[in-house]
This record gives sequence, C-alpha cells and structure tokens, in this order.
Amino acid sequence: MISVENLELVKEKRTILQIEKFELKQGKTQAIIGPNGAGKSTFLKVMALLEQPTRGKVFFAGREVTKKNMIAFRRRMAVVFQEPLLLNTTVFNNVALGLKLRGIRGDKLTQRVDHWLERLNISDLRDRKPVYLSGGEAQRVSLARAFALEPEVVFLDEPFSALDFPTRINLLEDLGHLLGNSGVTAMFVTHDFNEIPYLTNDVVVIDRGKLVFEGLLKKLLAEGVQNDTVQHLLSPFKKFNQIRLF
Ligand SMILES: Nc1ncnc2c1ncn2[C@@H]1O[C@H](COP(=O)(O)OP(=O)(O)OP(=O)(O)O)[C@@H](O)[C@H]1O
Repeated sequence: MISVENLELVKEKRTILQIEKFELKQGKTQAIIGPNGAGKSTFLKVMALLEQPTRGKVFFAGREVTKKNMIAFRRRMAVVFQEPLLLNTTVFNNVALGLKLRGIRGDKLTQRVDHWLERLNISDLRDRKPVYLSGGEAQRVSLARAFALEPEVVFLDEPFSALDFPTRINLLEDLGHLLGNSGVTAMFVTHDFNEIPYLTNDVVVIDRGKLVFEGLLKKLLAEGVQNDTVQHLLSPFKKFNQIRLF
C-alpha cells in the first residue's frame, strides 16, 4: 500500500532515519516499536506523507509520491496522535469537520458521524465539549474523527500512551475489533510490547533510525534479536512472562 526505498532523513546534520526498504501491506496492521528517540514518529510522518525524506522514494499504491500527487494521496489517509488535538466545539462537530472539508453535508454527514460515534461507544457525548472529556473519551473522539473519513490507511502514533492501564486496554480491544472488521491498512506506533497483540502480530523494531527486526512478534519473543536496545525493551516483559499472545 505504502512503501519506501533507500529512505534517508537528515535533520540538523543528523541522520534520523536510514531505511533501505519497507512496505506497509494492504489490509494489514503493522506495529512499529522502538525506544524513545528511535525515529518512530518521524518514520510514521514520512509514511503518512507529512514529512518529506532527504533522500529516497515513497510509493503509494505503486505510484511514486511527488509534490503534485501528495495531497490527493493524503486524503486517503487519517492520522491519530498521542494528543487528541480537538477543537473547542462539540464532539459531533469535531468528528464532522473533516467530512465537511471533503464536501459531505446534510443527512449523509449526520448519519456518518452518528454511526462512528456509536462504533466508538461515545454517542452519549455527542454534544459535549472536549474540556469536559476524560483522556480516554477524548481519544475515542479522535479515533471516531479518523475512522469517519473512511480512510484506506490509518496511522496511530502512540495514541493511548497517556492513558491509565484499564482505559488503555479497553481502547486497544475496541480498536483491535475495528481494525479487524474494517479491512483498513494501519500503522501503529508504540514503545510498549504489551499493546501489540491486541492489534496485530506483525512488528517492526526501529533503533537509532534503522529497522533492526521485521516479522512476527511471536518469532521476536521466541528467538530474540541481536540488538541490545531490543533486549532492553523486552527484558521487563520476559522477566514476568507478561505479553499476551494470540
Ligand atoms: N525537527 C527536528 N530537528 C532535529 N531533530 C529532530 C527533529 N525532530 C525529531 N528529531 C530527532 O529525531 C530523533 C527521532 O525522533 P522521533 O520523535 O521520531 O523518535 P521517537 O522514536 O518517536 O521517540 P519518542 O518515543 O520519544 O516519541 C530524535 O533524536 C529527535 O531528537
């Protein structure tokens, strides 16, 4: 669906990303994990066409992304960040805004928004303003806003990391069902191995801007990888045998 080739991203003379080849496969949910500062968010932004690489190529559905076609491709995607970034208007309006920008109006707009409020279990919050929402509720609005666009690809950048444990699990379970039922392609960034099995078994590990593992989480846990950072990330989970696998 989206792929990169010989990708390099340099900022302030530092190489932040150096990725030879990667493909986000259609219909799959891909987890991206790595320690703080590894380059996860930057990689997500490149894949979501929000940031241009210094060198290398990005392809969307087999076509090379250029300045000319980028906006059209971006309209086929949605991004959910760690902070919900909601506007100071009702939940309904927050979810409706992106649709309005795409020319959807009237009954069709109301039906689409109400459908996604229901799917995310927030219909009762329809008229509430974001300041009166909990962190978990706000992130549900953010997810509803993204899915209401009915995008082909969804990018999720540590969407639940600021939430408490039960809220996180609850949202991960709901998101897992959503992704499983919608057939949408997704890229999910996290620094917590525990979150991955709720959504997928496909994982990529990024360390200092490079991909150091790509494959099944089961394989990573069983075989490990010759990388100190990965071992460090995994150590607390291995110790308590905590990760819930499919
Ligand atoms: N605008 C920028 N200018 C210079 N360096 C930057 C810029 N943005 C990010 N970086 C650097 O790029 C590296 C990767 O950052 P990035 O935010 O992608 O990592 P991350 O893996 O998402 O980290 P975290 O888990 O802490 O969010 C970091 O060392 C960061 O300091």
